[in-house]
Amino acid sequence: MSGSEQDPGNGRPRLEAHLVVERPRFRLDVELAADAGQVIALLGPNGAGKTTALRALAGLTPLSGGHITLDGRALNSVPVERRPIGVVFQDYLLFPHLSALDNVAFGPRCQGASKHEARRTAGAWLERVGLAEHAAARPRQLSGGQAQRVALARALAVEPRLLLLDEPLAALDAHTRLEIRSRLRRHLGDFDGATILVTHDPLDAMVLADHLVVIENGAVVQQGPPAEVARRPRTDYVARLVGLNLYRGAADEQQVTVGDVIFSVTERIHGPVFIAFPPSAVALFRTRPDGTPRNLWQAAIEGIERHGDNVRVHLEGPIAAAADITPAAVADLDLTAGQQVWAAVKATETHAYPA
Ligand SMILES: Nc1ncnc2c1ncn2[C@@H]1O[C@H](COP(=O)(O)OP(=O)(O)OP(=O)(O)O)[C@@H](O)[C@H]1O
Repeated sequence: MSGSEQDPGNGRPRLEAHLVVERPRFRLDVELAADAGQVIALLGPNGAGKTTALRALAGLTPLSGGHITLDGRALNSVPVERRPIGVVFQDYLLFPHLSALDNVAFGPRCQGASKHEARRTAGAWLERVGLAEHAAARPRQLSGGQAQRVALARALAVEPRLLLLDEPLAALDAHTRLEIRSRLRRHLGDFDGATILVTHDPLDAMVLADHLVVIENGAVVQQGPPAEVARRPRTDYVARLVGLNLYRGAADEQQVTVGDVIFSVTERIHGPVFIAFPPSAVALFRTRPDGTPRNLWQAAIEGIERHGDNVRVHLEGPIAAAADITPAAVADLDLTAGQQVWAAVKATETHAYPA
């Protein structure tokens, strides 16, 4: 699945797109490139423009500017139904009156295959997604996970060069999601075209994608391999997504100043930086702890909520921060909203990198 290593496209990206869509109160201006076999996840908050980007790629939303090139061929002038693109919509949009088999056969039929041939192709795809025995079922007789697999088979049966997935797991319950996520990962691994996946879920993005593109307000704010994005977030949205506290500061050697708070860090770094650390690295105290004034600040508790097996404490003060502590520590410290505490973080648990 890691595209750039496989690259049967002779070094030429399969997909190169500059998507500009202008609306009265919104402008999308995003560049995307995907190699053969690569899976790109588009992540972003509500209204960022992810679906607009996907629909523009599919030809369902007209471009105000830019271009889409697939395997070196400009798509702008290719009629939508002739574009070598497979789409799985969030709610799958299966034809309710057709069997699973005929839903999958629909694409090959539109491409000119005979009824027999199209059904044979569809049968093979249903087999691949493990649904051969449900070929005759209508969509309403299928579970959510099964419907998702039919939608994927339908998208792949036209042998697309570009696969577009819009929140493909969002409609599934947590248990089904786990199973379908790993199935989807296998199918994407076998697919040699480019895949663009829109998702809200950082886990889907981390598990399924080789490359993340984060969109906010219609523009790309950060992109890179999932591990890199998770380790070095560059916006508050990405930091929240990957569960890190994130600040902009000024670095001078192994010291980073963020407003009134001074952090010692392990990196030797100068100039504008980001500094990030996980909520689990923040310790809370009722009274000022002894020792260095660095990596220490006084905060007020804004809120306390359950977070998995731990408790997440939201802090306000010179910097806003989240701290994850055990329920026992909440009881020991007798923490309540509005209360003043001291917060500390170890230098070894921070990560500073150029802004
Ligand atoms: N058909 C439309 N006509 C006019 N404006 C639209 C249309 N569809 C979306 N928008 C607006 O365009 C912007 C981008 O929306 P879009 O649906 O692409 O975002 P998104 O990132 O997919 O969000 P979500 O995660 O909520 O689906 C938003 O401001 C939205 O209100």
